[in-house]
Amino acid sequence: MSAVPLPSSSLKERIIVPLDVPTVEEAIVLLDRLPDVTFWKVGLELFVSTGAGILTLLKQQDKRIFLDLKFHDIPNTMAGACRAAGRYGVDLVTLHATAGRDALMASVEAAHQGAAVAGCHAPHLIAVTLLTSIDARTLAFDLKVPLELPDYALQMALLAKESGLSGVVCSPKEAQEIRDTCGADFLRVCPGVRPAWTQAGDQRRSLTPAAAFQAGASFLVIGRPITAQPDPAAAFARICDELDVGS
Ligand SMILES: O=c1ccn([C@@H]2O[C@H](COP(=O)(O)O)[C@@H](O)[C@H]2O)c(=O)[nH]1
Repeated sequence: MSAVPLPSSSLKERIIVPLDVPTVEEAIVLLDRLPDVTFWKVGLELFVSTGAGILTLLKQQDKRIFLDLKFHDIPNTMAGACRAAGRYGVDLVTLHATAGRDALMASVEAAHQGAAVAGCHAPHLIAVTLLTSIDARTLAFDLKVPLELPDYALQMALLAKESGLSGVVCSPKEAQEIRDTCGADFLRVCPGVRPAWTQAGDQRRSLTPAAAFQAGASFLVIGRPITAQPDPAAAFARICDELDVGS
């Protein structure tokens, strides 16, 4: 079965909120406090702590799911992980582009196989170009990558596109160039988004939500500016108001 269609109309539906908590109970608290959020991210902390049950719970609530486990391994292992992830019926799954062309291609094929066996839509596989916590200095001096950061992110996006992936995870700062080069249909899922009234924390390549959409982001991933606030629903509503879409 082909990949599940993703919403494209409302900006509010294109904000993905991460459930970056260690227990299902804490995840349920966030779900209850943010009933207007339609798209949730399950990442390493919650999945490793509690397993796949949270995915069933989210589906029971008709939520869209971004499974952000950022696979990075040899092709055979990546394919095995993506075959398994394909069976969950989630919307988005992440891999690292630096796993390389063979691993990325094997992952796409395997995710579709897994979905076919389970009788569900295949997930869109999207590749992390360069983590949004990495800045140009770290890329050059620690990771020893000789390309300029925007060019490196673009090369990773092109590799993902050539390998058959649906899109990338990228900083909103690189979204426009990736859209212009890879096409509007190639997804740009952007973490590292910070309203002007919040702290950057460990994010190094940030834009505000409005600037991120203007720059060409398909989806925004916004965590702590919402979930770490005393009133997460008010923070989500404020972000939606600032996008002029209401909450
Ligand atoms: O490059 C990346 C890839 C993934 N993330 C994830 O997005 C959220 C961001 O949360 P904030 O609290 O808004 O910083 C988090 O779950 C990361 O794992 C990313 O930040 N950068």
